[in-house]
Amino acid sequence: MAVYTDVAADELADFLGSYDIGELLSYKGIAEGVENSNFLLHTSRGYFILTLYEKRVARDDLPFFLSLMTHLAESGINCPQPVADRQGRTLATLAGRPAAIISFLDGVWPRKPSVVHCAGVGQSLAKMHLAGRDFAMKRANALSVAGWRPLFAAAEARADEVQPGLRDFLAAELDYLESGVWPSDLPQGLIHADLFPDNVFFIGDEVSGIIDFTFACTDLLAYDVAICLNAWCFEADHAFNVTKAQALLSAYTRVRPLDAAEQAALPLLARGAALRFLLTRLVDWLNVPEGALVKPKDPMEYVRKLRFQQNVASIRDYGVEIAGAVA
Ligand SMILES: Nc1ncnc2c1ncn2[C@@H]1O[C@H](COP(=O)(O)OP(=O)(O)O)[C@@H](O)[C@H]1O
Ligand SMILES: N[C@@H](CCOP(=O)(O)O)C(=O)O
Repeated sequence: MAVYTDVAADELADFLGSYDIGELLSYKGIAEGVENSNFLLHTSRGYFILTLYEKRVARDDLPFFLSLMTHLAESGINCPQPVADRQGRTLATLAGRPAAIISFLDGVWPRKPSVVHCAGVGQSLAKMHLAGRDFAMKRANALSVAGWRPLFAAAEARADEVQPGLRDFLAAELDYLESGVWPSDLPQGLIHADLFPDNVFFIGDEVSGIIDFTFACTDLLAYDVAICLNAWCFEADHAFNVTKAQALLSAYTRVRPLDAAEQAALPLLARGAALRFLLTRLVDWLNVPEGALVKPKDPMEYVRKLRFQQNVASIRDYGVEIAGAVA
């Protein structure tokens, strides 16, 4: 359960006095997520989500996330909406943390994503990329290549506790990805940057909404696709599922084609995406704050995905067919 900062009932009631969302009937910490503290609020007006922003979120970034959710909703992407207090403010402070209340989204995230789910996320991701084109705000990706070495530095001394040899494996991969191979000239725009299954809600087989814009930023659009390939297209036994990858990529490219350079870069971007999530997971695995109610995510899952992506030279190696030229 991700609750790093607890909120006392009287403190919460006092806080909610600034909002016009009805009377608090009950609240509880949410048993998912690893980044922030989230609470489900049940009030006489319905359900809401209260987020206290924690470790990786700078307060200055919050207006970007909150405006983005409004922009996407106006562009037809179903996502939570910030709830303003009586003075029109969507950003507040609670228990010493930046805090926001957002609307509750119906739907369930897929515990075992199917081919249909993969097609759904591919299509939604592409629609989100198109919807992001006229979002005026920009935010650099703090967790792109330049952000990986500080994560490595925070974890390297204890990395071998997780698996012998992991430190050297990470060091070599980081050296490679920092050596000038990372592309900079691919199409850029608004990316979600964390579109894992637990951030995509479905009702039946249809995507009902996208949540969690904590890592959203301006970066390579194809990098978002690569993150999804890693997050959606591997099985519990660690095997890469070609059918799921095909479904995800076909659905994406039907809405937003990937150009030849993006297609050629996809394996490298997936390699970087694997390292990025491996590093954050490793840091979190080694540093669970005392008293926090959180289940850290397994870094080893991403060691395996990284090893797989290291052996992919071209998208042909995935066994998928994508419309358009393949470099
Ligand atoms: N707007 C929402 N509507 C419904 N449930 C939500 C909403 N936002 C978050 N949740 C629930 O809270 C969990 C954690 O939220 P998430 O934003 O992924 O966490 P974190 O802030 O740690 O990244 C989600 O898996 C979901 O169950
Ligand atoms: N998706 C990340 C963890 C952060 O996302 P959250 O939505 O679970 O808070 C991972 O799997 O490493």
